[in-house]
Amino acid sequence: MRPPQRRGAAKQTRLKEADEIRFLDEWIEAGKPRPGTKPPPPSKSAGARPAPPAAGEYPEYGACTRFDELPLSQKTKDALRKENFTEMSEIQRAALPHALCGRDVLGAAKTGSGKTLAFVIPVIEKLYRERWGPEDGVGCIILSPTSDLAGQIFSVIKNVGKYHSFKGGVIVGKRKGIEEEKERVNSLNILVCTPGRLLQHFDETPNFDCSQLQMLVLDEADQILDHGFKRQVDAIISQIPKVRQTLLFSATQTKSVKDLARVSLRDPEYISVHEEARTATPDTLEQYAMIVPLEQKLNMLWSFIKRHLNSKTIVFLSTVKQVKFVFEIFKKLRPGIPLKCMHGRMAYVVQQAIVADFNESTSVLFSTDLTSRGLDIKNVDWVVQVDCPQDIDNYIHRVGRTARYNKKGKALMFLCPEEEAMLEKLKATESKVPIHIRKPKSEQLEQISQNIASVLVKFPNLQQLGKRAFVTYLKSVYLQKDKKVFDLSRFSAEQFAAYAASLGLPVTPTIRFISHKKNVSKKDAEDIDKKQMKSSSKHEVIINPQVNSDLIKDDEDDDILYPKKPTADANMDDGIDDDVLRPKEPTTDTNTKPDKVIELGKPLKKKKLKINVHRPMGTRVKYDDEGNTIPPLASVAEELASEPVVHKDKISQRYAEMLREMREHDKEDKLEHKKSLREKKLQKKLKLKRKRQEETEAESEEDSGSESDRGRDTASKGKRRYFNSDDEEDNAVKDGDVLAQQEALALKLLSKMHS
Ligand SMILES: Nc1ncnc2c1ncn2[C@@H]1O[C@H](COP(=O)(O)OP(=O)(O)OP(=O)(O)O)[C@@H](O)[C@H]1O
Repeated sequence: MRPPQRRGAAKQTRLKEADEIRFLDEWIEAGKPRPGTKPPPPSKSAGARPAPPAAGEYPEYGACTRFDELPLSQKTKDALRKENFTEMSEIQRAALPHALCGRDVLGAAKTGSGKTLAFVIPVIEKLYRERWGPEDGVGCIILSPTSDLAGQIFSVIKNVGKYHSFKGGVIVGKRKGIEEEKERVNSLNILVCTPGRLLQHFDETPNFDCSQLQMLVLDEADQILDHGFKRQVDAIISQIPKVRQTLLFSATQTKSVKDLARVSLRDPEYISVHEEARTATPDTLEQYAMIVPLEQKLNMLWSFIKRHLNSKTIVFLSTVKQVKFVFEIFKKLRPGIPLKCMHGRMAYVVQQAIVADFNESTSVLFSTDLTSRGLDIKNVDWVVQVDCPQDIDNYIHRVGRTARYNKKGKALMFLCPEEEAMLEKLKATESKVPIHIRKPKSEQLEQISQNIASVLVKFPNLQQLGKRAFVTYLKSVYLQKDKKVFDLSRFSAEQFAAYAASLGLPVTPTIRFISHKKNVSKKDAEDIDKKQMKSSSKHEVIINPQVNSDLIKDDEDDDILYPKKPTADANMDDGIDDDVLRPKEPTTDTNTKPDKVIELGKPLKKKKLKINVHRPMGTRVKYDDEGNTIPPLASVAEELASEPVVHKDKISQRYAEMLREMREHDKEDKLEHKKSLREKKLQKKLKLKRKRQEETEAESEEDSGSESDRGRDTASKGKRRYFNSDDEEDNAVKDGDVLAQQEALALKLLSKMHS
């Protein structure tokens, strides 16, 4: 038993909290902004610390400029002050008042403008006002596209919610430790997770229960709603309560009404604070582009790093292999500044350690697009995009890693002359990207290809990595959807050879999806030999789109921008899915084919699958109408010529049907199982709740607690979707009736059978 003194103190705290919650609820309701309203520009007197509202006073909070003017719990206000958050940013001023009074919000604001707090505060406050306790289970889910971002959001929750008593957790990373996680997951109140990992719990954790969910948040909403996560997100949405508050935030918001309909927003507030702004990127960001031939990119990068030894820089490359290769090579060449690298093939803990380290040090971080969204790293001076971003949004997110929250920053992008269309896109008025062209200074360009080649001689394993870097880069360009920008047929074979040489490779690696014109003159062939370009022509590069599907299937470790279909565990293991921004699936649509297809492969003949009906086919036995055994597939076989043939599409159709049926049964079974577990759990919770409530009431009575308090307590609980005792009695009566009816029916049947 608790000592009387401590019990008394706990009781006091509970009563104080009940009073505060009542006051906050009344204030939020009385002072809420009208739907669709924006806050006015801050007044001159803004910034001064306001006096707390007197009892019975509920000031409007739609125009506040400081966190302590909002109807927030004291615990949250104390934590915000401790973290030095006093003045709200524009997105916070606009979104918090609406989110606090329970409205759905679709928020867009520039990178680094403080969107995280705009959803973390409402989450914490909602659960506090609902008096969420450990036995209430999952109250809020925050979805993030990558593990790192999830970790970062979770650390903001930890800071802002440090005086509250909820339990939160990040669900990311590999399947290792999944069994422990399954046991723990139901006791967590706030889950921050990647969609794939959350879905894994819905699928595999028997008692995983989100039936009481109050809030769903999508950070980087446009990416999460993009079709890369479509299957997972749809599956998640179908398994959580429809009545909930939903918040969507991103710097580049989705414009698709269909996408928004998928998350069933209810009268959402569309908040786009920088819509009217002159630029889509932070005002404090200087942006430059440089036209650099493919084979000069590495020299240019090296020269840049050597000239910025006191700058903290993030370098974006397209593929994991490139990141690894450039990091390893530059490390060996020692530029004079610490180097780091990060990509989705690293374990989550390693990624976290690298981010923490990079946060504190002046160094160069080579990264894939894993870090392009949301990552909040302190004082980054430069963002260098060695490889062209896949689209404008990707550019905006990448450069947004610098110039965060009113700090200054610079961004530089290398573009091959063949990719100049991207520059035009960025410079178009509607893109709102103020980018300036910088001419490369040849006198400042250090040539390092020879040095790289020497390193490769010394470290042959790096040569292999170099080859993979070469191939995966070309593949990534090939698989990009925007063929106005990304078109390999604009490059000549010499350029590829020169690019390979710039990576220190003695021979140009063979690229299966690129072949070269055969009719090469003798003189040309000699030239080519000199350049060690085996089987390549002088100018033309031939892209064979037939290999596209093979290309996607094979080379599983290439880690490039695969337009792969996400699978259930697509980003469970933090592999490719968390690694990159996947381009749109290549379709057979003519617009998406490479513009300049010079040679097409032979059209594939429709394959017919031949089967030998006499071969033993496993243990399954099938019978014909006469009762003779037949091999299973023969039932779908068709006599063609003299041999029995099975149409491949018939088989796949049949298997697809079987699969669908199996899935349906599986789904029903799971639902049934979940339902029974949930019912059991609810009964347990109810019992616990009732006990707690009785205790509080007894304490309040002892202490002459007022009636209104008690009334309010039950009213507040009534908001949750637990069954109340009347419902239970009702159900019990109904169940009793049904049982009696069933018994009577069974007796009737039995007597009929025996008569
Ligand atoms: N009101 C505030 N006062 C001071 N600093 C703030 C405030 N709000 C946010 N910040 C700081 O601004 C930085 C950027 O915030 P945050 O990461 O939330 O930006 P974001 O809008 O989510 O960016 P991105 O679009 O890149 O994800 C963080 O370091 C955060 O601590």
